[in-house]
Amino acid sequence: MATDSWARAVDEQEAAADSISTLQISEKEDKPKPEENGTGTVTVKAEGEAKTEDDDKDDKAAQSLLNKLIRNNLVNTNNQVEVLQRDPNSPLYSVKSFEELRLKPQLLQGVYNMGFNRPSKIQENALPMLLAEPPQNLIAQSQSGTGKTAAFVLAMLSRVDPANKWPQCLCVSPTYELALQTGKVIETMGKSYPEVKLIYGIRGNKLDRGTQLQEQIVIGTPGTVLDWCLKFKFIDPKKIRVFVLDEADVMIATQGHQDQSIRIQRMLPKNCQMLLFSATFEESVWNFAKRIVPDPNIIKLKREEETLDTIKQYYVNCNSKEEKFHALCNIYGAITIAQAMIFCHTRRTAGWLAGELSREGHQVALLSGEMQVEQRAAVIERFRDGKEKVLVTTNVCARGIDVEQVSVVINFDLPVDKDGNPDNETYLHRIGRTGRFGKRGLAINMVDSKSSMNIMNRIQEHFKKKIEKLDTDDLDEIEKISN
Ligand SMILES: Nc1ncnc2c1ncn2[C@@H]1O[C@H](COP(=O)(O)OP(=O)(O)OP(=O)(O)O)[C@@H](O)[C@H]1O
Repeated sequence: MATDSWARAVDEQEAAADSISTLQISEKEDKPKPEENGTGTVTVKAEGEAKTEDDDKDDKAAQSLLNKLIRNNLVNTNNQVEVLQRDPNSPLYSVKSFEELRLKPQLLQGVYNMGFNRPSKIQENALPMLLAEPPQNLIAQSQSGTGKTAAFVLAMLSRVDPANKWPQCLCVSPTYELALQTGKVIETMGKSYPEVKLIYGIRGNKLDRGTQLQEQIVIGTPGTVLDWCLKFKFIDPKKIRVFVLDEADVMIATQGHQDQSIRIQRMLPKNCQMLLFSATFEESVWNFAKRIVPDPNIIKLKREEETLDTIKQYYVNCNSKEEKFHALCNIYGAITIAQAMIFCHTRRTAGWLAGELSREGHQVALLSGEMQVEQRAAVIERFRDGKEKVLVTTNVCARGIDVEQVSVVINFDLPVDKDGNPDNETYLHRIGRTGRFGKRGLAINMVDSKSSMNIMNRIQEHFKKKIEKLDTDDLDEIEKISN
């Protein structure tokens, strides 16, 4: 058996090596520096600051951006929206069409420009609240891709008075890149409403002192927006009618952003409509939300649960990574695999495996943490379009990214947490399917040591689902698993 701690030893080596390799990734000259450290740093790490696998997993801002870059339509959900009204006695409105909202014609045209036919599940309830008179505050939580951005963009555009040439809507996002993405939605949705102008409050967008902004909508990151209000007085916060805090769960991952957001909020008038959006709603997000949004209506949409019910799970017993590779080749030799995702514990293994597989003639894509987020999105897009048949990766693309047509998932290394315990959640994310796809899938776990066998057993116990042994030297047996 291989030594139990090989993966962690490689990790340590790799962390040291990475501090050198990340230095070679330089920022583009024309790109403003992301704010602060932590979530602000989407693609670039400072000198000497090694990017580890944990960064990959925890870099919520990058994950969120990746999701936005590769998503091209709405995430469907069958779950019911939960609505908690500030005033439980007021009637609850919900709309089934955009026409019912009596939007300005330019905005209805904007909705059509976006290609929307009908409100998404969360929009059905959120839009009447967002557009109500007098304005109401809202905290809304639903997973990424369910239509939150489109909803608050529509609300901002509806509230703006284009005759007034000063900022009236303020939207803060956790990073420069995320602010740009939301800005793009505002630009597209507002295409038929050219009187409304938008400005990006992001570092790198330097304005002359004494500038009075004419744009009605400001979208930016908390630090710059705070400076624009407080230090430079480009924005008069008392004239803001709508304040949006987007991606609250990503925002709070940086302490500085939380405080800056609260300081911005404190400067706004009492009658300003306060809106907060988040993909998840753990205790810390909720505590922050309550400080940002007084007297809120609350809308929650439960995320679609992933399940292992439609997945056939197997494990293969090996002694080394070379043996695992050999087993993989046998599997490929015996069954037709349309598209597979293969997960490795370290970038080094992923790189090695991708090399070996392409030498065997496979069309392989490699996705790894040191890539810039746009490069990662491009790799996933190519894979999704079927240009490559195998995607070898570390954890970076496991979370939240659905590549629907993948029929086989291979854990070349089983997922473990920092302490070397089984990471059940990641296992489920890699292999599980939501009700949306419902297709049957095949998962193969490669075991190469006592400890990985132990991990596998604990995962099996956790999910109470048997993981069958597969003998990869028996081609007939392999063939059977694809039936
Ligand atoms: N009513 C709708 N009909 C069709 N498509 C929609 C609708 N609303 C939003 N979309 C599209 O669905 C995708 C996800 O929407 P949106 O970005 O608003 O979701 P989100 O919940 O804000 O997710 P994220 O925070 O990841 O951006 C986008 O491509 C958007 O253009």
